[in-house]
Amino acid sequence: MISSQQPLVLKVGGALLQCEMGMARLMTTAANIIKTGQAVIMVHGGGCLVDEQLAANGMQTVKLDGLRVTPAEQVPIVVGALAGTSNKILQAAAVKAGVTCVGMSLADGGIVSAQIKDEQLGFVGEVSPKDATYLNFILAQGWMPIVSSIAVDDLGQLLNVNADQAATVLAKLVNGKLVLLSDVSGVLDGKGQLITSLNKAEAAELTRQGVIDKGMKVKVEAALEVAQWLGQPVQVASWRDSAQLAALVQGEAIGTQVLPQ
Ligand SMILES: Nc1ncnc2c1ncn2[C@@H]1O[C@H](COP(=O)(O)OP(=O)(O)O)[C@@H](O)[C@H]1O
Ligand SMILES: CC(=O)N[C@@H](CCC(=O)OP(=O)(O)O)C(=O)O
Repeated sequence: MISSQQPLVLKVGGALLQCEMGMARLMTTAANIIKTGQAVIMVHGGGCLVDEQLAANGMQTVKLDGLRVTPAEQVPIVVGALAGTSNKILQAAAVKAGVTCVGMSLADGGIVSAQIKDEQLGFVGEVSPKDATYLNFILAQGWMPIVSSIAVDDLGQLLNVNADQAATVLAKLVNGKLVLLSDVSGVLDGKGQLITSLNKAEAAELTRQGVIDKGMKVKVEAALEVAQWLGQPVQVASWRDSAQLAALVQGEAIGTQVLPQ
């Protein structure tokens, strides 16, 4: 089924992989959205699984500004955890929910171009949109791509890309509506209350105050970038919240709306 609507780019954080019920609910949500004729691209993280795998191999987790420093010796573990285990666990949950899916990475079908982001971070990639042909082909079949954030640069080097940034690039590539689903109900204020809408200036101030921090800082920056690029809000919400997932099927706004201005 080919939809005339904007594809929905749904990014899920790695904590989802540790919650069987959360995965089942999310995949049922995706199945229901696809049934309405809306194309869905799922992009996933798996940071917590990478942490576990590094620890099991006696390696340290080091992050700079929310991004994992990825030295050469950690690349095989990171790739295995993200493009391997995480991707296939999600694929299995999708199949169980009746979703026909294609498990892939940023390296497939020439969809993005990638390069090393910053030497200080090691094998961490910065990606930009390249060619949507492969993704559009999958979507045109009514299938759901499940995309891990592993990329390959022109030199053939495997690169670790933050999954929020991966989702950003895919949303730009297909002109898609972006929803970032995490383990929190959205961006929270200093008192732990949900912020329903957030503009660039407000985000900068909350970041300066240290209220928006770590993974959420990367997420909000990614959301602001896409909101500005597409001229429409990006949603930050929770995969844990079944009411939010039900609203998502109805096409309603959920969580925090990160605004274009
Ligand atoms: N202001 C904030 N609102 C919500 N979460 C925040 C905030 N600042 C920091 N965080 C942290 O960011 C985390 C979400 O980012 P991250 O761990 O990267 O999620 P994911 O793996 O789902 O992408 C939350 O679990 C929380 O610990
Ligand atoms: C460069 C970088 O930081 N890559 C991330 C990729 C996974 C990710 O982003 O996972 P979540 O969405 O679960 O946080 C990492 O290695 O953890």
